[in-house]
Amino acid sequence: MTVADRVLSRKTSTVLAGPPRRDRPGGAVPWDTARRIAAQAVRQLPPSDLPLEQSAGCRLAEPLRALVDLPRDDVAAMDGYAVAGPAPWRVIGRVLAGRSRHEGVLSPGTAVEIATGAPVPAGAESVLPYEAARVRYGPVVTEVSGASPRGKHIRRRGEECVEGTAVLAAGTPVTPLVLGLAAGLGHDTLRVRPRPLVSVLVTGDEVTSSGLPAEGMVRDAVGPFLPGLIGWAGGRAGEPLWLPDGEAALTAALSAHGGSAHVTAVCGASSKGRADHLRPVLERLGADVLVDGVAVRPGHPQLLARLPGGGLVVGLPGNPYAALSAALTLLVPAIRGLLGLPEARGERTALAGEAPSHPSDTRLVAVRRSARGAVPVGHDRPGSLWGAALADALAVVPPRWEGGQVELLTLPG
Ligand SMILES: Nc1nc2c(c(=O)[nH]1)N[C@H]1C(S)=C(S)[C@@H](COP(=O)(O)OP(=O)(O)OC[C@H]3O[C@@H](n4cnc5c(N)ncnc54)[C@H](O)[C@@H]3O)O[C@H]1N2
Ligand code: MOO
Repeated sequence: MTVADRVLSRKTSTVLAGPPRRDRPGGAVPWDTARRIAAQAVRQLPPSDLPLEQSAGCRLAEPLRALVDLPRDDVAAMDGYAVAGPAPWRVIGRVLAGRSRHEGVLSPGTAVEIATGAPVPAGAESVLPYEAARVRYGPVVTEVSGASPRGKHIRRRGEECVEGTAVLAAGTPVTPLVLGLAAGLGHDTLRVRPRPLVSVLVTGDEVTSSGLPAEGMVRDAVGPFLPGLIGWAGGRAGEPLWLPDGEAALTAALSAHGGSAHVTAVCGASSKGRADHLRPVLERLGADVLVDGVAVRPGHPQLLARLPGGGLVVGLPGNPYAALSAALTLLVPAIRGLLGLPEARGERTALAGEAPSHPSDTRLVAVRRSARGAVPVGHDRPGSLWGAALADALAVVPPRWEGGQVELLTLPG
């Protein structure tokens, strides 16, 4: 049994087998195995019917169909006169947009003034735009004439699409324009693959969420980037919640959020210090630990577990660049799995610059793409997001790498 098989087989069990892995040397799994475990730890969420405004950013679970003919009626394509028979035409009425319509059949030699989009009366053969009309105002009768070829400037019912037409395929992302199209086709709700809900818990007595950090404090750099990264991956982030160190607060928050969210991301408390409570709390909650440490730099203390209720927990190390590394390794693949999307494999490219490899761990190196290949941007120490903010991707440098192409993990733009 390979390491991957052994770890993957654990996810079928709801009982934590054996002592927690922090006590076992070498519990860290290879980086690529970790992201595969995360992707396979979840199943695609079932479709749900959401109001239009809530379905933005989701993917269609079924083809988008027209619920009505489009246009719904034979309508004028220009402001002017709907005319019947040969010119000249006696103007006998007016039809503006909305529910007003000319009752009865327009007889040859007559016209009604009409607004763009208004239904043309039965018997109308074309619409003569104002600009092309010669108008003669008499004391009683107004008469118009002009060249108006048969069928001109009338949009026929269903000429765009008829009721039932599939206009977009299942899987299409619901962009703002898809929302507009869907509304135009008569939809109030859409059947979509819902975006997985990710709760964000930021732990640490030393972490402050605004202003200048006082002595001994550090400004939270993870709460501000995680929701955007989660949204970019296709998930929906809850408001970040800041927790003090201590088992009680973490236990309470994990019990509450772990029950309602598909995934709970916990930043900090992932290591082995006295204030690092994540593993003991998970053990007490009866969680099944699927990944306990990953052979990656930075970010090796990261963790993936399943709570007894089924929700996943991703443990992100407190160092912000290590948290980013873990989010890309475990959180993004889990979100994609919940969306039913295949694992994202980045393009492979040459590394144009210095990138020392590690003897046993994968390194994630901040790079920018260029014509020469991926150029390391530097400044990518575990505690700093400087390099990540300069970069457009992270290069995956395997253990003992000696050159050759590397995979690029795209960063949110
Ligand atoms: N004895 C060991 N100590 C440590 C190990 C280890 O294997 N054995 N691993 C180190 C590595 S690698 C990392 S990464 C960190 C992970 O630590 P935790 O996840 O337990 O997080 P903390 O200890 O709370 O914080 C670490 C570091 O990051 C700062 N921090 C925490 N949260 C935030 C935040 N939201 N925004 C910005 N900075 C944050 C915190 O102040 C610390 O400086 O453990 C090492 N130690
Ligand atoms: O995960 Mo830590 O150093 O690798 O920041």
